[in-house]
Amino acid sequence: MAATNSDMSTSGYSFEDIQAMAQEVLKYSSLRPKIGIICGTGLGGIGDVLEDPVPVPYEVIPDFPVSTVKGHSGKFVFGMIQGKPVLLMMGRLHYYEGYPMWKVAMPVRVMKAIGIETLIITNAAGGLNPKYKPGDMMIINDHIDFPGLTGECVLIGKNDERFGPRFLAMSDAYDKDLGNKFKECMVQLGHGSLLHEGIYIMVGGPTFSTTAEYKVLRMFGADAIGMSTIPEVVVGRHSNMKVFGLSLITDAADLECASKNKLTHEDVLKIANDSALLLQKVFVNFISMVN
Ligand SMILES: O=P(O)(O)O[C@H]1O[C@H](CO)[C@@H](O)[C@H]1O
Ligand code: HPA
Repeated sequence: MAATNSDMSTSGYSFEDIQAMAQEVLKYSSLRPKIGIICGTGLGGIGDVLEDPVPVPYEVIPDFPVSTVKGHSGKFVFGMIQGKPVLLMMGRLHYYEGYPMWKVAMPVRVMKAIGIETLIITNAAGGLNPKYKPGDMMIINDHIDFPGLTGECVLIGKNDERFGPRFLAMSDAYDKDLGNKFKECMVQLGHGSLLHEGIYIMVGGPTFSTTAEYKVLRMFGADAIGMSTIPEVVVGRHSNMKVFGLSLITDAADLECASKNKLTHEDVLKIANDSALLLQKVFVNFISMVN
């Protein structure tokens, strides 16, 4: 049975709980994917490229949390891309939904138990780097775990070594080879000019940032800002998965306080939706290159 936040365990779910959830998901398909993709806000369109999709709604998995945010549908989907079996996670959990950090990233542990070795994580993010425009993409080459730095790291609590080590190096969090392959694929498709590489910072949300906050976070060296991803990256690395992270830039941070428009979740969804076809094309090529 799932423990409460006050147990402060790394996972809140025991190793056995996670294995049982994975076994439940595996009942729905004979595919045994090694590639997993987490779809960010509004990026579920990636799922449209799946051949023979088999959805597994979170509700059918005992003790699995529900996803409450518009743009996150709440299911795993098995399917094939370019002859390779993949598992999509459509319906990320966020800290601002009220879930403790260990629960936010728990689906990654289930993906590991299903057999996923390469984890591709996508998100919608605000551009802090003034060169970034809505519709651009950023390969995440490093991150700033702002909640982690202030005591809310996803690995805080008891550690079960069957999940991973107590102390985890994060200097090699993002797989360089996967980053290079993604770059190659964007250049091949003629979209190299949309692509950047940079640092993602996670904030707790759900408020978007003030101009003063954007300025401070930019001074820290962050290029893109969002409210997700880092707990999944940390748990992915704790589980010894190869990790690739991609941000779709959905809005440009107003560092000069010049815009009269207030940023909304609908703005984020619109840009994500406008980029859906391009992302589908890119992912088909990218997955064909991933081992
Ligand atoms: O990070 P993802 O889930 O892609 O979504 C981003 O977009 C939402 C805000 O519109 C927030 O959830 C933020 O984190
Ligand atoms: N800030 C935080 N999260 C976000 C943003 C942003 O500007 N855009 C999309 N997700």
